[in-house]
Amino acid sequence: LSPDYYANICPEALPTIKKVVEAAVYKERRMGASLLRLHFHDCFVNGCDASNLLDPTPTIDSEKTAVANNNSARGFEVIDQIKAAVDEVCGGPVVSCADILAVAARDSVVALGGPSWEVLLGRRDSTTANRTLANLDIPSPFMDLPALINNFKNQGLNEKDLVALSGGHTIGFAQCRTFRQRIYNASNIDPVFAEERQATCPRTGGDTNLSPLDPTPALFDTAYFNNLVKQRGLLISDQALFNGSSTDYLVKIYTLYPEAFWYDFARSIIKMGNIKPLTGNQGQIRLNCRMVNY
Ligand code: HEM
Ligand SMILES: [Ca+2]
Repeated sequence: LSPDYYANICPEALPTIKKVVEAAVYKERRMGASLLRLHFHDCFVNGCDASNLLDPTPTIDSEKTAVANNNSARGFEVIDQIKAAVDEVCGGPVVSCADILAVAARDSVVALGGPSWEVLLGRRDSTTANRTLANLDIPSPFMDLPALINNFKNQGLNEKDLVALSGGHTIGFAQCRTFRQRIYNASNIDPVFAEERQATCPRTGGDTNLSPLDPTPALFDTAYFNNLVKQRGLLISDQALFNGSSTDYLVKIYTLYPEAFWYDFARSIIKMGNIKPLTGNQGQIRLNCRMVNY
């Protein structure tokens, strides 16, 4: 992978992606969060190959219905828009859907006030998807720290990557069903915060009601980490990062030095973007991100 992969083939590709992302985020701030999450959910399942964009067919074991994605992953229409715009400006399908996901994630973070980084490019798109693997490899919000560390380790990512990338939860929302257990049963939670969240997440029903993942869900800032220190993490997996164990110090560092979070997030997301890319003549450049070329 290289940062100037499209410099000669299609110099307008990256500016075009940026424009569409900016318009989508302007229309709905949450879309920035949703696009960042799509890149993560792609890379954790068989590498960054846009496997998570494939719609179900008799031969495609779509990841869209895996537990973590079902009625949750969003932003597919924006990816379609980007793909159409980029193919138009490039005069054909030269930019892969996997690269579009990586660039859209960066442009989303920037649009919400976060750090920028140079995206490495040249990934190609898969011809398959794997729902079973998505269920195994995308981490669950109910995991404790050892499980999270192990999950990231399986992707070649370390504890620092885990904490830095979890900082992605500085933007966006979660559904009641993902944090109900915590706000009713946990002991490592600020009781005032628990009660606040309970107001929109009842014990029964309201499964899809949304809560912000941190107090400023449309701003890429360090409020997520400030919250963890106050036992105001929304998900069990969020609070696990600051719960009297080995990652506490990293959380503390990010609250004290926002630039350190900026720097580490950028470094770790580049590392995540390098997970098992298809290159050379592997895979294909899809014509439609939702379908394998026939
Ligand atoms: C560490 C393990 C992680 C777990 C267990 C986890 C779990 C979750 C869950 C349960 C949600 C809410 C989904 C819903 O209710 O529909 C969510 C949302 C989100 N996650 Fe994660 N996540 C993790 C890591 C990451 C990483 C590494 C990133 C990106 C760098 C990320 C980015 C996001 C974003 C931006 C949202 C909000 C999406 C939206 O509002 O549409 N997460 N995550
Ligand atoms: Ca993938």
